[in-house]
Amino acid sequence: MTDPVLAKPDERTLVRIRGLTTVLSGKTVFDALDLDIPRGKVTAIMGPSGTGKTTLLKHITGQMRGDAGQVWVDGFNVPRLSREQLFTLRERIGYLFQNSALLTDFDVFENVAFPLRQHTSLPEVLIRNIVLTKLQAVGLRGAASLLPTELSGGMARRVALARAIVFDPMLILYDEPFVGLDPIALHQVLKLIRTLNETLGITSVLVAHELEAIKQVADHVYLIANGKVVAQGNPKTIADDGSPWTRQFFGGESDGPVPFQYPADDYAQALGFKEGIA
Ligand SMILES: Nc1ncnc2c1ncn2[C@@H]1O[C@H](COP(=O)(O)OP(=O)(O)OP(=O)(O)O)[C@@H](O)[C@H]1O
Repeated sequence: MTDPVLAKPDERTLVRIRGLTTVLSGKTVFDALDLDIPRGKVTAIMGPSGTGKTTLLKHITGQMRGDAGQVWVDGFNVPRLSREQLFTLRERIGYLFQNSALLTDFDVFENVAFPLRQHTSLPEVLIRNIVLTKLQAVGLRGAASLLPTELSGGMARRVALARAIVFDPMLILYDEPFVGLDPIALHQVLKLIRTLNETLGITSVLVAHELEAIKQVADHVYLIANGKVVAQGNPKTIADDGSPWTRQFFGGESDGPVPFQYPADDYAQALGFKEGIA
């Protein structure tokens, strides 16, 4: 029997991933991964480079499908959705990426208005009110007429955040939102993530490497490696849980459960020191 496309949304869990297995170019990125994202909380996803954090976000939005397993978002069985159902779901998800990806020829106002103009036929007066409300929420209503080239990195990130919340999403996915921010801008972005979470009840998923920042903003952290969740817990204490995974990842050790060497054939043989070679 195949899984249903829709189910009654779970009251406490917005995203439920079960047995997700994904192989890309012969590499097993996820190996029966299980993970829950609770509603109304900030959940951080951490892990070594190339472990599949961005790929995981793409499974949540349906941009990628696994080879096996389930990805449920608010009662939607994501891999089984039709194109139209996926669009409906994605309209309820906001994204914030590291590079902010603002449209360089448009001013701040038009950047935030862009998704509304693309996906709705709302009257101009309503678009103006929505855009100004979102810009006010990120503290940049006064910057509405600036071009992206006139913004600092932190301001650009906040404009992108205003754009990400333009449809009042239930979920925001942040991919590396702290990269390149000075301490003031970092503090502003952290505060905004927390405020959006607390005042609007938006569920947040945050992929980042900065544990100190994550301690300030996240309720729960998952550490992913080798295709699975290898540790999870409160970000303030996870580094002290004593597991070899957290010791290597948070202690910055180059070798450990995640090997320093990329898998390769026998070294001595490759150098010709064993019989049969050279
Ligand atoms: N479309 C694709 N086709 C083939 N391989 C892919 C594809 N997308 C990602 N990968 C591979 O999947 C793995 C996970 O990539 P991903 O970008 O999700 O990692 P990440 O944890 O976000 O890394 P980083 O911390 O460096 O951003 C990598 O080995 C990557 O090369």
